[in-house]
Amino acid sequence: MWSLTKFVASRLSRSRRFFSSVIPRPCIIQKRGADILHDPWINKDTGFPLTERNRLGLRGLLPPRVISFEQQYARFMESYRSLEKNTVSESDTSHVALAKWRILNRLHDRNETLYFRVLIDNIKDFAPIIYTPTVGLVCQNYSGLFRRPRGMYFSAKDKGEMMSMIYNWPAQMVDMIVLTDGSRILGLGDLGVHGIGIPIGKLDMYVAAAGLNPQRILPVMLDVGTNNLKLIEDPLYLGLRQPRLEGEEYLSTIDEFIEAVLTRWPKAIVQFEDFQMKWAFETLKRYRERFCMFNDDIQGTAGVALAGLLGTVRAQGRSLDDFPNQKIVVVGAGSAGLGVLSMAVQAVVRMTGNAETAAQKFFLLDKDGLITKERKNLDPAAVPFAKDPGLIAGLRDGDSLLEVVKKVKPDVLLGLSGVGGLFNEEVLKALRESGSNRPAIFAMSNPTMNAECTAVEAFKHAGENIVFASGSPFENVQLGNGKVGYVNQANNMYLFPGIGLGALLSGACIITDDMLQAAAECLASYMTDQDIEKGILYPSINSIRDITAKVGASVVRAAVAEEVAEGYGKVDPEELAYMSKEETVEYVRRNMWYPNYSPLVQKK
Ligand SMILES: NC(=O)c1ccc[n+]([C@@H]2O[C@H](COP(=O)([O-])OP(=O)(O)OC[C@H]3O[C@@H](n4cnc5c(N)ncnc54)[C@H](O)[C@@H]3O)[C@@H](O)[C@H]2O)c1
Ligand SMILES: O=C(O)C[C@H](O)C(=O)O
Ligand SMILES: [Mg+2]
Repeated sequence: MWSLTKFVASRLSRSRRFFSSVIPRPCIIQKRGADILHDPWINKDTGFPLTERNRLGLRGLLPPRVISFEQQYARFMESYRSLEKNTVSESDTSHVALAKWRILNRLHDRNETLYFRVLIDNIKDFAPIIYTPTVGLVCQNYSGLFRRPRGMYFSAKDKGEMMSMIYNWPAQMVDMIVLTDGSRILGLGDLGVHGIGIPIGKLDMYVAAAGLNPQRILPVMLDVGTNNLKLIEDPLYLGLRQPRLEGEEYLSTIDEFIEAVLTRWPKAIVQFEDFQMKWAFETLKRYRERFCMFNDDIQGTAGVALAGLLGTVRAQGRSLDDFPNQKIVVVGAGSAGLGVLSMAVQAVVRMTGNAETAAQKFFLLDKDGLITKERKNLDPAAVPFAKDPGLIAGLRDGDSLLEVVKKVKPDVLLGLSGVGGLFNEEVLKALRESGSNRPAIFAMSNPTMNAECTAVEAFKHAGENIVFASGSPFENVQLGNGKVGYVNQANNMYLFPGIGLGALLSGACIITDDMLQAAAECLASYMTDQDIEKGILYPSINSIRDITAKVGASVVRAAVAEEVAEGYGKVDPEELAYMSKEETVEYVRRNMWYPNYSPLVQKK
């Protein structure tokens, strides 16, 4: 039916699209002269046109020749490629990865526009450097690598001061915050303040994948101490040298930080990242109904894993309705493992309408082996997945992974344990004998050394017919005779940017389960049958912007449907509600920032 409001809304969006693509928006600045050259947000290096050099007091502070953005880009890439060429034969891969990180980081600290352009246009090469796995190495070596601070640091010593500290951040607006307390950095444990590398890496991915404006993002480290004795004793450690705050003291510190953030930026979205399990669950419960936040390790990971599990059913040539019959063994009963199982159970309930039997085919192990109802001191979050020992003949509490695989004969083995090599030759061979027509292995722990197995090991021992995914990137495996074993990267990077972007552009007041489910379903349906048949469950990272636009749009639509959308900028919830699916994707795309030099205008 024709509607005037709908007509006006679509005209409005069209005119906005026209202007946003043609005229680069000016950037209003207060700085002048050398201060501009030292501010990576606005610096253009040798790219300042002569008119700007005159207007902004830059004349004489730069060599006379103006170099174009494209030339600057080419020059950077040439020096990066020559580093790559010169280190190709080096056996110390960590050393090479850190050298690559340094060259990118130096560019970031000088000129963010150029940095994000090279990142976006070379995302497949650079994601493993600025994000997982190299970001893990960066955190481990942070005190030595530290040159310039990025983001903000709040510590236990700042209690009572956070409200005023938040105003020290130079940007007027912040849309997205990634917050960590450094207590569980990837599978590397408690890295204290050095865990700041993770929020930085996640937000770089936000800019690259979701097109967030880098001037409106904020990585935050909440340093409440560390229980890592090696760090406390290290004279170069950059954080508080005290044990972690616990209990009420801990929670009141986080409360104070959140209050400060929401006072200055009431609509900012906060992504909780790499918190140890007890605080990951506790803070999610505490805050999720109060403001727009999510926990990436619990909720982002769950959606990516669910999309992969649904893809696996398709790859087995079965109908999606068969998902509830998949026997899935999850190794690791932490924030990620429990998050994945909870979402998988919700999916089964939706398909079968039966909540009672929904977890029947899911098996959960922790460091003490299989979790059954006989387990003492069971974490309440794991209770729904504790098995009845009588369910399968011989199944006992504490059974080892090998025993479980032999007894259960699973279709899927999914690792979120943080323990490298846990899926050893025996386990993988036992999986091969499971009788599943196409067993799947998800070695999701990060970084690379912590993956439960490598891609080569998986294809070698579990068979060439498997589906394989890992949290950190591995190369595809050449199986001989021209056959390829496809490697998927099951990493929450496929979802968190879209969840955050969708929440932002809908102006969601909270992030609901339906929004997360919509994100997972969008990712699950992204792949064609032909790709899935080959064992390709997730798209190439080269299309991360396209995926994120679509995931973001599904999140916007779910937020509208659930009536938690309050609108964004001049776009109110009614206008969002009138958008078709395609128009919502277009709206999301239009709002993605892309790095180009903007004209700088000095505020008088
Ligand atoms: N790929 C992704 O997108 C993604 C997302 C989140 C987390 N992760 C990775 O998952 C891992 C775990 O994260 P988390 O937040 O759940 O950590 P966590 O500390 O909350 O949980 C770890 C779990 O593994 C169990 N475990 C330890 N040793 C084990 C063993 N030998 N056998 C079986 N279980 C064992 C522990 O008992 C615990 O239940 C980390 O390496 C992290 O990097 C990956
Ligand atoms: O950081 C990643 O690569 C994924 C995930 O959030 C993790 O904690 O491992
Ligand atoms: Mg994480």
